[in-house]
Amino acid sequence: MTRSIQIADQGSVRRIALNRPQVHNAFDDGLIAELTAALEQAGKDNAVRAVVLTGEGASFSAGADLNWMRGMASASEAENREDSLRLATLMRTLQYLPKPTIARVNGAAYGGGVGLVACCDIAIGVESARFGLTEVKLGLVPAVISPYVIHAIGLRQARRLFVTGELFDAPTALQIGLLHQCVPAEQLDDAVDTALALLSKAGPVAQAQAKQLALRMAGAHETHAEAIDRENAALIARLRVSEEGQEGLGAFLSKRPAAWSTAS
Ligand SMILES: C/C(=C\C(=O)SCCNC(=O)CCNC(=O)[C@H](O)C(C)(C)COP(=O)(O)OP(=O)(O)OC[C@H]1O[C@@H](n2cnc3c(N)ncnc32)[C@H](O)[C@@H]1OP(=O)(O)O)CC(=O)O
Repeated sequence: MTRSIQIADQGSVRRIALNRPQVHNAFDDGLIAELTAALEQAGKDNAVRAVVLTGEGASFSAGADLNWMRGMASASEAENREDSLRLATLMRTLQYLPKPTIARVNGAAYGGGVGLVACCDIAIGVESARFGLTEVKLGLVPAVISPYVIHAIGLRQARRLFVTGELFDAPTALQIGLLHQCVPAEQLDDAVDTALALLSKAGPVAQAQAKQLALRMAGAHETHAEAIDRENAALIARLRVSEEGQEGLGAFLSKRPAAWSTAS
């Protein structure tokens, strides 16, 4: 069976690649489970000093798998909530991993893909990458990813991007703080290696503490994150089974414009 992620160790660096290139590395329940387990394992493994997250193929990640999400509409709201909570747990695991993490953004990142980038300590992307918090165009909201994205880019930028769903390029991602560095594709691996070399000079315990400290000082306490995730999972579950959510998902999957009813 093809795994939804690929894992390779280079010395003390664990490289994890999302491996569903045929759907631009969109994540379904299988990928979410595999990636969460791989991150938890990397977090506990003393031989791992840093984690690099990337995508196979042309994209980094197109976010949640819209086919999977649409299929879940026949499930109950409670099951949709549990499903969204699993995605929230993935984001939280990545954000609070006690090891430094690098997003190697090899291509497009949309929706939950932006969430993954935001959860990493360092984000380096190719100049050609495109980004979008496109959920509203699908009749959805960037729910479980919202705390992570807002912490990365700030409320002012997030409000605009959340309500417009506007696409943006890598230089803009750099300007708003989603990326730390934006490089030509042929320089991506060198840029990641340079960041890894810097990380390798620090004490691992201090590094883990520094990361938790930064998050706590910004008000992103892990203990609060779980409660916030539950609220956001409930919100997205309601939208996933709603008429508007179903119209947005159906329109994307059948490659037609969405026909929204007037807001009531
Ligand atoms: C986390 C939360 C919510 C979300 O993440 S919602 C998802 C947000 N993501 C998107 O809006 C991205 C949707 N995809 C695109 O806009 C484009 O596909 C692309 C990534 C820009 C690539 O465009 P391109 O023209 O190069 O390729 P195709 O569109 O022809 O795609 C090829 C193939 O892949 C399928 N696909 C793409 N993205 C997804 C996806 N997210 N889920 C499922 N499938 C996807 C696409 O349908 C094509 O399939 P075919 O069968 O070949 O037609 C919620 C929270 O925060 O709570």
